[in-house]
Amino acid sequence: MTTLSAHQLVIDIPGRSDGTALNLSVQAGDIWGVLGPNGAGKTTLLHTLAGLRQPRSGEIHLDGRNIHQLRRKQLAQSLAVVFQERQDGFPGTVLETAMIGRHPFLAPWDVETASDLLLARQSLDLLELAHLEQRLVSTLSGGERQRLAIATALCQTPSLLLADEPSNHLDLHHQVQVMELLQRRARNDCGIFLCLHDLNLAARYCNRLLLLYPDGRACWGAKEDMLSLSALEALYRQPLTLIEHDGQQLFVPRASESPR
Ligand SMILES: Nc1ncnc2c1ncn2[C@@H]1O[C@H](COP(=O)(O)OP(=O)(O)OP(=O)(O)O)[C@@H](O)[C@H]1O
Repeated sequence: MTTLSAHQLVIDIPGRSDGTALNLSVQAGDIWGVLGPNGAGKTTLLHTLAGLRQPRSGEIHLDGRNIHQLRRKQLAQSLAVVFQERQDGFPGTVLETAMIGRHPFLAPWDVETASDLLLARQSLDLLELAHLEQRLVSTLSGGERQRLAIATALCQTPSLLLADEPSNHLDLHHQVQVMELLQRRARNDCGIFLCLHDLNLAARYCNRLLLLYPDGRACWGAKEDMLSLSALEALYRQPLTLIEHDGQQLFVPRASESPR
């Protein structure tokens, strides 16, 4: 089973003290959710775990090997990343963009095979984008682009998927569809690590949570141990109401007592 592990990891946020060194691992069956307020370092952590930023200290291993000693292509054969921000690299169609997910498996002058094309089409289908395969990416709506980024990552057939705010721009149907899709992937063969602002999606779909505070402190563990009302209120500096419905915990922000 492919495992991504952080060992005494301190992410590098300029001007911030080290905080808590992180020791955790991501593997098939896991859906990690990283929760924290704006600026807490969620994106920085995700980029650091993906090997795109150097940590301040500590190491990240992929199956026991330091990721900074692996070639990007080698890493990309196991690990896919969905970024929060994206620019159109080149003016491609939806299908061509999904096929980018196959590039880690191609030699420099190879062209995609029929099975690569099939994988790309299957990924688009899963994200309800099949009817748009010939559209230019520049013409897509925000939610369609987000789903295309997820489809491209799935087309990479990763054993580890790191996604920064995967529910961004998605309507309610697609939020549920994407989270259920990720849950199925996790059950099959994929370790998943998500930065999330939506506490209720995290409570429903993640099985492990990491709470990241703006001063660098962090705590992590099984979802059931981390979803404490007082800990979440302190994390977001926001009073919350907890509602239990159908066996699910729902967290609703309370209005300020003295609105300014
Ligand atoms: N190059 C940099 N120089 C100085 N500060 C930086 C730099 N890059 C990031 N930061 C700061 O690091 C902190 C963490 O940023 P990061 O994007 O990881 O937070 P986040 O938790 O993902 O926030 P959000 O919820 O707003 O997306 C922020 O305060 C940000 O301003």
